[in-house]
Amino acid sequence: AQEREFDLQGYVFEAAPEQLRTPRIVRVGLIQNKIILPTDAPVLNQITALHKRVSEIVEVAAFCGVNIVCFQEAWTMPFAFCTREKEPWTEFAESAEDGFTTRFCQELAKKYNMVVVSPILERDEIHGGTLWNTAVVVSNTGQFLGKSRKNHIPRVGDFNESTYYMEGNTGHRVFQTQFGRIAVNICYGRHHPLNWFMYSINGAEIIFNPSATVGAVSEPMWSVEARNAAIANHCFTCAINRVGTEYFKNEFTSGNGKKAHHEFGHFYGSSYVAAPDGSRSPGLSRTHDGLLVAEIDLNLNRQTADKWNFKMTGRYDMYADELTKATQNDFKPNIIKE
Ligand SMILES: NC(=O)NCCC(=O)O
Repeated sequence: AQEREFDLQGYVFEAAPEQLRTPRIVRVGLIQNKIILPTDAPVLNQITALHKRVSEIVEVAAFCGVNIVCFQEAWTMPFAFCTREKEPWTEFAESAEDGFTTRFCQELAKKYNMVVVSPILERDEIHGGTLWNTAVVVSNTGQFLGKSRKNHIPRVGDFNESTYYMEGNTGHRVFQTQFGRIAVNICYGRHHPLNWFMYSINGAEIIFNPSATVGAVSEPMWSVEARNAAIANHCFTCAINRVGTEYFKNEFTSGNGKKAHHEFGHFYGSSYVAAPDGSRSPGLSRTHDGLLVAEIDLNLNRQTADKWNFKMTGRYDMYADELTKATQNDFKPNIIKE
């Protein structure tokens, strides 16, 4: 890691021994990185440079025995959605099933016997070439296991992502892998407790949250949101954010009366893993590329659930009924007045 100029941190989350179940030990790897080339370099060169950088880090993850690795949101590109320009950014979009990047991840997965979670800008040729913000999940066998699209599109600050793609239509899929059931709640979805909850309802044991977010917008919330989700849902969560400041040739405005600018703010990294018992790892650096390896025992999920019983005490039928009413046009809030 030192030779390759990135930080490497490792942590262990233990569970109590049980009589009837053996420990279910899994190593997850979280990768955060800067973009490599300037944002006006040729598109394919930018993608290839990022593939090379990430493969150097994944090789170290393999030395560390990582079973499931997850990259940051839209990892093959600069986070250009602040610009509202279509070109050249839409050219970074690729097929989730058999694009250049998925094929690259399939090679990594096979070589290292590792599940790879690869969040990309997806172009869906079957549906008119539409774009989506999508996480591709590649099995450790190298098979394309499936894809999960970002459910909530930000409308905050310079995150002008609705210019590029729509709210996802893949629901709250969970992927059964050899190392446990995983789900992907992409970036802004972490502000929605029900989004985490629905992945958990479908059986997710580890929920990844690949993100791209900047200090001024979200840093005070970062350290608590994924952690709360792990507690509330009796599962592990993995929050990943890119690092660096990305410069764009054409100025853009933030629609707030302030001067036009070329960059969006600092992506503050700080990737971390949180456990169902409320503990969490320290975060990776705010400024450097990094790999965080966490060895987790999935038995901790049920142990914490048996202690706190959130799933058992949850009044889901009551909420479902009230929420159904609250989403109707003729809804009347349940307020008692004198
Ligand atoms: N990429 C993305 O959804 N960012 C939105 C800002 C945030 O959620 O922190």
